[in-house]
Amino acid sequence: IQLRRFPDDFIFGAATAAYQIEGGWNADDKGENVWDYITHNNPNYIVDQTNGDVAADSYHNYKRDVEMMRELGLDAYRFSFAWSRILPLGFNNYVSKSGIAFYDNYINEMIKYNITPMATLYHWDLPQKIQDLGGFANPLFSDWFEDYARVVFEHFGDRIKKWLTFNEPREICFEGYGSHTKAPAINITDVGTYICAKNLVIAHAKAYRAYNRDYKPVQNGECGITISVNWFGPLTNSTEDQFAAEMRRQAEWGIYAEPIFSKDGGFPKELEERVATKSLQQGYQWSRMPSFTEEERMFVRGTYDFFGVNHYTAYLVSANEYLTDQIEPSLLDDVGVGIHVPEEWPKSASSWLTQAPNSIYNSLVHLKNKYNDPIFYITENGWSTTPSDSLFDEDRVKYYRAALESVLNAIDAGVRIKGYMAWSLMDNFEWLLGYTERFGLYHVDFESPNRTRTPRKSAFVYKQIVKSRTIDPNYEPETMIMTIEDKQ
Ligand SMILES: CCCCCCCCCCCCC/C=C/[C@@H](O)[C@@H](N)CO[C@@H]1O[C@H](CO)[C@H](O)[C@H](O)[C@H]1O
Repeated sequence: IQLRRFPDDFIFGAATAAYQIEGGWNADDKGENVWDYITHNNPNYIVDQTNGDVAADSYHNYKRDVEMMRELGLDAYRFSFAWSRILPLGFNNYVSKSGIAFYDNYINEMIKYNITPMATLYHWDLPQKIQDLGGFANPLFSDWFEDYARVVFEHFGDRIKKWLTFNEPREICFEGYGSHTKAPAINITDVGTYICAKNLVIAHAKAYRAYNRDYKPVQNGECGITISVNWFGPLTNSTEDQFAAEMRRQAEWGIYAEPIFSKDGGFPKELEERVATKSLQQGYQWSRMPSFTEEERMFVRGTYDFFGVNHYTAYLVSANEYLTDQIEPSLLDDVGVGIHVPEEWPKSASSWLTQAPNSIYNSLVHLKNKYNDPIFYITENGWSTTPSDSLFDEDRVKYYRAALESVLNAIDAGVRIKGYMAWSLMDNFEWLLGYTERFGLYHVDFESPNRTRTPRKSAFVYKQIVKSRTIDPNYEPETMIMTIEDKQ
C-alpha cells in the first residue's frame, strides 16, 4: 500500500513542562510557586504524596534530554519556562541570573543540534506570591504577566521563534479556580472559572501585543496560545444532543478560544446567556460570567499567529442521558449535560483518557470552520500507562499511530496543521496523580540518583515516523538499543 506522507515542512516534536520535569525547586534563588506550596503544605493533595522537587531532574540532566531529542530525530521541542525561576519575586524588579543561565544553556544545546525550541511562558506554576495576591482573579494579573513575558522575550527571543503564552486555560481556570483538581485549588465554583477566564485572555492579549509591537519586528517569531481541545460530539443526531454538545464545547474550550479566535470576540453567546439567566434565578444581581467592555473585546480579538491544540480524547454528550449531580452554582451545572464514553474505546491508565476514533480530525475540522481556518500546531497528544507496565508499550504505539493517521485525515481535509508534539518526551510528575501515571516515550527511573531515562518501544516507533514522515503500521524495531543518527 502507498503510505500517506506528512508535508516536508511539518515539524515533529515532543513536549514537557517545567514543574513536571525540572526539579531544582529551590536551586539557586528560585522562588516558590503554587505547586511547591501545595505539595509541601498539603502532601495528601497528591495521590502518592510526591512532588516535583526533583522530578526528572532536568535542571541537571538537560544535556541528556537534548540527547534524547537527537535520538528521536526531533525537529522541535516544546518546553515551558518557570516564572519563579526567572523572576523569583514574581515581579520584574529582580531577574535571576542563574535562572536565565539555565534556560540559556538548555536552549543553546537544542539550537546546537538544530532542534527548534517551542516555548510556553506559563504551564501552571504561578509564583506563590502572585497567588497570595489572588493570582488570575486579580485584575492586575495581566500587567504582571506582560512584565514577565517581556523579560523572557528580551532574553531568549533571539533564539525562540515559536511562543505560546498559556498552556490549557481550562485546566488553569476551571480546575484551579472553579474546582480543586489543580493548584491552587481555589474551588470557588460560582465565579472562579469565569473571572479567571476573562483575566487570562486579557493577559494573553497583553503578552501577544507586546511581542507583536516590540519584539516581532526584530526577532521575527510567532506567538499563539495552547488550549485543551478534546472532542465533545453529540450522543445522537437529535437537535437537543447537538445543542448539548455545543454547550459543553463552549464550557470546555469556547470560553477561552472565542475571545481570541472568533470574528466578534467576547465569550460564547449561548453560554453567556445561560449563565446570565441562571445567575439572576440564583439571586445574583449580575451575571456570574463577567462581560468584556468594547475596548477589552477588541483588544483580545485576533491576538494569535496560530492556534495551539492539546488533544487527547473524546466524549459523547447527551441532553437527557448520563446526567450526574453537579455542584450548584458551577460551570458544569450551568451547562447541565450528560457525558458518555463507549465501553469499546480502549482505556489508558488515566480515568479521563480513552482512545476515541478520529478525534483529532473531528476537533480540528470543527475549529477550522468555526475560527476562519487558522494555522494549528498539536502541542500535546499522548497516552498513559502505569509504572509497572513493560517497556513494550503496545497500547501507546497503537494510540500514536491512530492519532497521527487522524492528523493526516485533517491535513487531507484542508486543515493547516504545521506540527505535532508528542506528550511526553519522558515520564514526569503527573500533577495530582504524582508518579502513578506515565506518559513518556522514555521511561524515567525516579528511584535512581540520575533519573535514568530508557526508551520505550513507542520511542522507536515515533522515531521511525519522524524519519520516514509516514506511518508504517507494520514497523517493528529490530532492537531496543537507541542510537543517534545523522539527519539527512
Ligand atoms: C472514561 C471515564 C470518563 C468519565 C467522564 C468524565 C467527563 C470528563 C469530561 C472532560 C474532562 C476532560 C479532562 C481532560 C483533560 C486533559 O485534556 C488535560 N488535563 C491534558 O492536560 C495535559 O495533560 C498531560 C497529561 O495529563 C500533562 O499533564 C500536561 O501537563 C497537561 O498540559
